[in-house]
Amino acid sequence: MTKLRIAVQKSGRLHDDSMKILNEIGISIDNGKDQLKASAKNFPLEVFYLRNGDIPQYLIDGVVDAAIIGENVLIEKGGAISIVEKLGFSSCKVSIAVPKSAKYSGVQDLEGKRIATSYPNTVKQFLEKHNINAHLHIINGSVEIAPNIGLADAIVDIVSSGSTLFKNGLKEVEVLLKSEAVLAVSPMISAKNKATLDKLQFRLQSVLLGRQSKYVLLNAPNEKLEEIMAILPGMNSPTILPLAREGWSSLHSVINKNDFWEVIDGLKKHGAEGILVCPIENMVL
Ligand SMILES: Nc1ncnc2c1ncn2[C@@H]1O[C@H](COP(=O)(O)OP(=O)(O)OP(=O)(O)O)[C@@H](O)[C@H]1O
Ligand SMILES: O=P(O)(O)OC[C@H]1O[C@H](OP(=O)(O)OP(=O)(O)O)[C@H](O)[C@@H]1O
Ligand SMILES: [Mg+2]
Repeated sequence: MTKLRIAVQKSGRLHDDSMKILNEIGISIDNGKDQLKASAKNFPLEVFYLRNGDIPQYLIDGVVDAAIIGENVLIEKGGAISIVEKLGFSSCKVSIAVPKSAKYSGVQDLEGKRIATSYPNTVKQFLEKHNINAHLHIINGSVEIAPNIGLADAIVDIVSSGSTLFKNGLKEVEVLLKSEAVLAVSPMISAKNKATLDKLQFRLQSVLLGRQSKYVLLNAPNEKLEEIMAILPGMNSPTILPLAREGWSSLHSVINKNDFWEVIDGLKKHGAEGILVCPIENMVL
């Protein structure tokens, strides 16, 4: 039987969350330390542990069928790789930063300047779009140190919390792109492996939807149910069950994680009691 070949970062910021989400969709992988390839026990899948930066070429060449990879790396390397699912972790930006004391009033201030980066193609595209000529210094890591050691006037690198910029006395002045971990697919994937990928994607979607949602249970007096239902739309409509206590009901619903505290405040205001909020492992619409 042919197996779907999926690339995952060998080690680094994407590795743990990638393995976690595969585990949450019920795929268990024999992960011997230092193994570069492993098979899933209960799904037709082989995992290849690779460097993030090498993965786009493996996708283009069809060496792997799919990958969990940072969107920013796909953009940097180019090629006909499509993204089939955004995975909601490793969110970051690729930004331009300059020393805190530098005057910056717009992209024109980059004209003729030296820019250090590990993302030359992303920077070149941005500069071309704005008709700016600058000198690129391509370095592989610790990019934020470049202005302090006199190597560059500006940098382009990943920004997440902003603490690396802060520690190096830099300020973010332009956001070139926003990125998160994605499931990407090779243009060479076979029809058979595409069918397996669709199955895997379906499972991922149910986990991602579950992560965004909370299951809420509460008790409320019957005369308040309508107002409470207006706050709790649920997947379709909430489930209402009578309580042994006369004139009261138990109401069950699903809410978006982001609306959580606002919804809870509204529920309390409308007389809800005994509110329970539970995580959801999977959700299939
Ligand atoms: N500080 C951060 N916060 C959130 N996401 C990040 C951060 N830094 C990097 N990322 C995301 O995680 C991906 C992997 O980053 P990491 O630093 O582990 O690997 P790398 O050095 O780019 O790649 P390689 O595997 O080739 O060594 C990046 O491409 C980016 O999408
Ligand atoms: O805005 P922050 O939250 O500070 O994150 C940004 C930093 O994180 C990444 O570096 P990483 O720690 O992966 O080290 P690396 O340069 O060795 O890849 C990135 O290259 C930035 O330096
Ligand atoms: Mg890094």
